[in-house]
Amino acid sequence: MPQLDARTSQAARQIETEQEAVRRMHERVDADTAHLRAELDRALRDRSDDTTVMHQREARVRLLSRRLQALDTAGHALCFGRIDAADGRVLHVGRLGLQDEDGDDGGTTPLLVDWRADAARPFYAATPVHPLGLRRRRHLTVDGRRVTDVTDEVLDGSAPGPDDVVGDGPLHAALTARRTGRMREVVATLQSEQDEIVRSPHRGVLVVEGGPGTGKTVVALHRAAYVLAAFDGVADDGVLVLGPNARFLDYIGQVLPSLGENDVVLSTPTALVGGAAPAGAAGPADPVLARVAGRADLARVLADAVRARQAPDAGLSGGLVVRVGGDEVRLAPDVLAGARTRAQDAGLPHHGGRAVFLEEVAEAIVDAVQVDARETLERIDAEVEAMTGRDLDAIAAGGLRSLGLEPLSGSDALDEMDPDALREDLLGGAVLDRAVETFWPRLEPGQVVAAALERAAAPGVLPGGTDEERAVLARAAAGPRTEAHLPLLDEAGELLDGPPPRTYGHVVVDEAQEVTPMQWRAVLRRCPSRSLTVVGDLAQAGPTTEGVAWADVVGPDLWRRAQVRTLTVSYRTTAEILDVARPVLARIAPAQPASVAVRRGEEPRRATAPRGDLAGAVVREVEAARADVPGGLVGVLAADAALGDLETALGVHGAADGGADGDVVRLVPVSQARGLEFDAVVVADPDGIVAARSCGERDLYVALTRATTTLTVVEVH
Ligand SMILES: Nc1ncnc2c1ncn2[C@@H]1O[C@H](COP(=O)(O)OP(=O)(O)OP(=O)(O)O)[C@@H](O)[C@H]1O
Repeated sequence: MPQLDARTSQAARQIETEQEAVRRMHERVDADTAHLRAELDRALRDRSDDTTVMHQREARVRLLSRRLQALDTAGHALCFGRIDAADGRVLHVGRLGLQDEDGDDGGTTPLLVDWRADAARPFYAATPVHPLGLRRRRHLTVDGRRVTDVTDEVLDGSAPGPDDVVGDGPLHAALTARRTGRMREVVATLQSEQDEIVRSPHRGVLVVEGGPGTGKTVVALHRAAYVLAAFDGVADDGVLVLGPNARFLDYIGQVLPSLGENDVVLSTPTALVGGAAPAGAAGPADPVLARVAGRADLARVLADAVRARQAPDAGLSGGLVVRVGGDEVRLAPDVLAGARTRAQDAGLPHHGGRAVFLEEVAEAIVDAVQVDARETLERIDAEVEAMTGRDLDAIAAGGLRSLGLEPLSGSDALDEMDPDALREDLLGGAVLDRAVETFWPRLEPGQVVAAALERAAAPGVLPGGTDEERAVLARAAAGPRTEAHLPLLDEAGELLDGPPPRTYGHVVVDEAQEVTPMQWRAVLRRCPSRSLTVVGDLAQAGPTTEGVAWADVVGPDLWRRAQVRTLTVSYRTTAEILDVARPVLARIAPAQPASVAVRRGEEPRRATAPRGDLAGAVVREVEAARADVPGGLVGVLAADAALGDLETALGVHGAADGGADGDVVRLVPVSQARGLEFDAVVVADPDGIVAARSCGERDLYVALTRATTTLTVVEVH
């Protein structure tokens, strides 16, 4: 095959050229690493009593550590691309930026350009139609420090020359490679529609929608890495990535570290607010409760429940009586109502407001004591004057002066009572605090949530609420804590004590179609910058968010300021697999166009199982699927209730443990399959999946779109 031989010898020459370039890059990485380690050691040894100096030192340590982390990723394909401009200029593109020091003049030239830098943009964005000044784009395949292949695309319409190694693109290789059960970064093959989203300068809310396998998750994760490098302050404030469950987080967990970003916090919406409940104390919620307790109206009901405990009119009718010294001081209801208004107007969380209320009440008591004292003195004056028929001050002055002393006036006598000391006594002591507790009590989030759920269960409080929902809410008010309680507890926590201490500079929300409005509030509470990448597919909504639109999902305020991008090309599945999913999509989201697959593959298989022996048929189909994808990963997707039998028959674990690494067969309940992918998929009992949950059709759509290579559907007849 002369053509192949020509490519091989051409490739060998080019591989050698690139190997030399890559060798120099690694030398630079090694030298930079040694230098930075020494600097970091020095910075860590620096000690000072001056806080400014120490802050500067901490900032420097952070900077050096980040750079060292980035250099540490050099082991994963340090350089993966090269662009040759029409004018002959060459740039290598890779995981990080490296500079070469040139000669004696101290100048530098780029040895490698960070993929996130503007200069690297043409590597991703150039097409034959818009070559952006490039003649050629080259992909390098590397294994550790060794360059193993190069592939070129000539972009300017010229014929490939002797130095161009044209062949199957690396995208094809990436898409057809066997899955490992862990998502890989795709920094070398990001497509231009994806790259445009990754480097969007929009700092507000960016919504990325698209069908299954269009790369929403990879785009979101690469954007997290981009934002960390490109947006000021984000690296210091941190990035939070939210995914639907632990299994999914495990699946995506390696992507950001391999891009040199180790400081990103991965969590689920439930775990994010789990701090409000003791670990493991919240069980899963029933879907009706999850849905109704996830409604944004609950925020208003919670706020009302808190306000109802802030000196309500009904509790003020008796006023307040406290003992100060030997005397009783009485505050009238209207005085307390005034204190309440000022405390509420301070706009603080409940406990902050309580402190203001306490101060207001203390002030009112000091006033009352002063008025009381003045009235007592005046009464005594009047009585003495009435008895003696003479002015008391004159008597006192005469008497005192005869002793060589100055007389005290009535108000001087009051000053002796010292209102500041009295105020301090009142605020520091337990007496007033106890008295105030009955009007404006300290509250626990759990009390607020129970009260709010009870209120929400009353007719008319939640617009459009059904009898079933009200019954579920009433049970939840008194019942054990579930995952549906957690966002409510988080909201109550904010109403009582203000926002959570840990916030982030940017938040990525994946599978966002699963996030309830109340969970959204918990997310936004942790993202004061409102800089978010929101990724999802409404057609894949779960039971708690079915039928909602993006405006409902992210809330009207955020939606108004959001930019929306749609991905249309499915990179995961073949055209044949998408065809099987198409009728289901037409039923669940008739307006949503199906994605276009980049590849063709085998026709999906259909098998039937007799009722009562689903497991036997699945075992047979799994064996066939394993033969389809030697060394690959086979996913068996089934309704949660079918898991037990299948687990026994297949001898694998399907529960929520994420499956052991190295398993070739993974049994996954459809409720946890969102976002995952496998080389071959066996969908067990599609009718059973549809019947199992209110979102059963959507679950089936998810299940049918998880395979990269082959799909088998086992129907029960
Ligand atoms: N540019 C790319 N280069 C290589 N692989 C890619 C690229 N884009 C997407 N892929 C691969 O396609 C698959 C699907 O991507 P991803 O999981 O991000 O899709 P998704 O839109 O989030 O899917 P879902 O809706 O099912 O969650 C993944 O294996 C991903 O690595």
